[in-house]
Amino acid sequence: MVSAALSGEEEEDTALGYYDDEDDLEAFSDAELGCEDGVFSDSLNGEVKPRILLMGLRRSGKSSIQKVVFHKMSPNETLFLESTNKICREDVSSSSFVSFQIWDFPGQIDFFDPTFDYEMIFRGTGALIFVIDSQDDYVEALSRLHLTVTRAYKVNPEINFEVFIHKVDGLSDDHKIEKQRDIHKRANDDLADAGLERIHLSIYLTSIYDHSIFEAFSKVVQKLIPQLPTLENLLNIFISNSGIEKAFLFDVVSKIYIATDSSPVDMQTYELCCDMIDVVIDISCIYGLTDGEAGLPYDEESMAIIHLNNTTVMYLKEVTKFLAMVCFLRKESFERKGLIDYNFHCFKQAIQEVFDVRVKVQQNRKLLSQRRWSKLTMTNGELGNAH
Ligand SMILES: Nc1nc2c(ncn2[C@@H]2O[C@H](COP(=O)(O)OP(=O)(O)OP(=O)(O)O)[C@@H](O)[C@H]2O)c(=O)[nH]1
Repeated sequence: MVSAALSGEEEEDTALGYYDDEDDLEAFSDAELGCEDGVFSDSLNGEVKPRILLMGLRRSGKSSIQKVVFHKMSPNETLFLESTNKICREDVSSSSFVSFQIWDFPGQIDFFDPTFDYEMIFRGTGALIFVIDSQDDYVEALSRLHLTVTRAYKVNPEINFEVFIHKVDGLSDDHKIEKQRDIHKRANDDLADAGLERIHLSIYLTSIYDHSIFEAFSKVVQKLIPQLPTLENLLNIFISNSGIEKAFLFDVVSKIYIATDSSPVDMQTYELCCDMIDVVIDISCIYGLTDGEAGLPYDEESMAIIHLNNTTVMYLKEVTKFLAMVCFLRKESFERKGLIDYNFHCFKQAIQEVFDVRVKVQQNRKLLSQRRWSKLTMTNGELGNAH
């Protein structure tokens, strides 16, 4: 049974700030891209956006991953995607905490091409996702992975290296584990042979046909959120004081979970959360929007309660305009809903405080860069006068 209080009234400024920038990069320089001190920064608004690179051989599934996770494309539609022939950059700045850029690379990128400034690209990168097609022979992919990782590490040892063994939907469970072990061993042996055993590769089994791609992306994104330990801590405090078994903080649009408490996550629980978000958004879209209204029908009144047939209750509540908390708890614990709601209110306030600190840091950065700009223009002006 779903009992949901959904409201579609949304202020104009709550329209999702997703994908506000999608352009192809043909030629770029540090100045054009605002690359500074190893992080991407939009020099005028002072926001620092980590960069996530999607790399791998042709047809390994890079563009499909991006389209399915961030554009709600259905997996079957990816069959008609054309091969990427330029680097495609996209801004994902949905929530207060989730804000990054994704760069989708064409499969055939050549590191030895002098026009490809890979040093500049790797310098501003937070995570490099290397996609390997598990349904294909992966010998070439492994040598390309090795080349990419060693080059990137030399330029920026801070990059998180994430390997997606992709398209595992076509493999049996045994086969999946076997492939994962083999790829893990070979990739690490290659690194050890090159004396680079300190490079850590995180390996995930993924497919766009199930939730595995969202889960893997969640883990990649979480590593780029500096506030993660604080968020985890807050969730731990919240669940232990409310009799809740598990709580997730979700980015509603992408269904990436940006934090959870410290108990282990199982795939089934994660899938249920994704389904619940889909139900809430779908019902809100149908019944929550007034005629002609556009945007995501999700606001401070959005909440849903689902009673499962195994005495578990799922409880969803809005945290910020882009984030939702999804909790699992026993039916008995849900009897103290008042207490849960009060604790949730405190949790929400704490999240707001964390967010305010982030905003302050960004404002200071903005001020600093504006000062730098005005100094620079003044100096240029003085120089111009002197001539
Ligand atoms: N079975 C299966 N097929 C997939 C999966 N992900 C992508 N594909 C298919 O793989 C093919 C290639 O996908 P693309 O996303 O175009 O690959 P790409 O890596 O971006 O290719 P280039 O742009 O040429 O570098 C498409 O037909 C997709 O439908 C998956 O998880 N499982």
